[in-house]
Amino acid sequence: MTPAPFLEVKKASVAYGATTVLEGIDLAIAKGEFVALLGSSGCGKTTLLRTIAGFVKPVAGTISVAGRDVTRLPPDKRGMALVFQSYALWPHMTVAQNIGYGLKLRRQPADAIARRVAEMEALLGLTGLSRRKPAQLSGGQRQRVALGRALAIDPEILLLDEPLSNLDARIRLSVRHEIRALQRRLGITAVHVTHDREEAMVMADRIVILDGGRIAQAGTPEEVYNRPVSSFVAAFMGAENCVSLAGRVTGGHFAIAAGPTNAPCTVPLAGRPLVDGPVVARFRAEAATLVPADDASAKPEGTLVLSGRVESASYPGGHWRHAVVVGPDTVLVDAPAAFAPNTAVKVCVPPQALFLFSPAGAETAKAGPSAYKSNKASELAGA
Ligand SMILES: Nc1ncnc2c1ncn2[C@@H]1O[C@H](COP(=O)(O)OP(=O)(O)OP(=O)(O)O)[C@@H](O)[C@H]1O
Repeated sequence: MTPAPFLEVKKASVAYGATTVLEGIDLAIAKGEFVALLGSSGCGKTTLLRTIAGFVKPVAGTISVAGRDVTRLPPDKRGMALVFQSYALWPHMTVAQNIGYGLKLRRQPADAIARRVAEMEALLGLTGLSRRKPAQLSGGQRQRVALGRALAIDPEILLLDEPLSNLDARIRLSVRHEIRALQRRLGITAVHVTHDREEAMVMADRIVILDGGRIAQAGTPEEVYNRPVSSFVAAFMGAENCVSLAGRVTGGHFAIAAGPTNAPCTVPLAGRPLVDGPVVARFRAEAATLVPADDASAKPEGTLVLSGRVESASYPGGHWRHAVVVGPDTVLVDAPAAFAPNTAVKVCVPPQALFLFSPAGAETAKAGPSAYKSNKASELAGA
């Protein structure tokens, strides 16, 4: 059974002046859930977070917490705390004063503030740094102070706006882990904005991918990675190789027709809303294999075999990455050993790693509006 939503955004639209930046956002988040808002620059992630926080008012729709409509409430009455990318610490205040800042604003007695600050310092590994100013801290320590200040007020909901993007790569990995462990331990509901796919994948229970102010897909990391509902989501989740094919639906399968650079093959439809005609095929560099063009070994059933020529090879570590020209397209394919430039090769993509999409609108135009139901996304077995 799906848990009752704790934080709910219903049909929210947001505009800056005449420009609509979020449209019809529906998002239900369970208590204790960690949700990542993922998307490219300018897609509206921060705007959605700030709308939830109450700094931006939606032109339509509502925000509610535990069934209570908070759309008209000011930010400090929503039981939420926001942590920014820039930390936004007061430079003239000590660590302890920064952490206690929200409590002081709420006119808590000094001894209660001191107790809570000490608790937060212990929780975040900041004990001993109480009297330092932000300038005397590392980036990771500053971010922990910002987190301590947010958590000190005991919020029900923690909103994180790219809190790790100013940290260097190594520290980012450990703070990522710390934030997630802390969130689990405190059972706090969290919404985390990021444009880093891997960060969203490893931290979140659920990922919400935004595209141009709309939700492109929401699902567990495994769902959005293995069962993207659109070419956009597939590309965003790393299936950047893209070739054009054509085929037709036959029973429970999609029969890909022979083309100038591909042999025919038949892949399970597995609930995919495909229709007869052209399709966009996407796959990841690491999901395909590369063999010499004269390789005659049998491939697993449903494998898409593309003919191409190696353009270049590079070594990013662990494997060789090849740029392979396939007709008008160039795809990237990994292999354990390097193929020399100009080698004629076959690119083999197993059916479970091949994401196929009919052009937008084709399914409704050809098969009627009921042909595609979003819940079918969960049935893209094997895709
Ligand atoms: N205060 C504002 N006034 C006008 N337009 C704004 C304002 N804030 C953001 N925008 C615009 O709204 C759109 C969404 O911005 P937003 O900051 O939500 O995107 P984002 O996905 O968080 O991007 P980034 O990853 O670059 O931070 C952008 O086109 C941006 O230029």
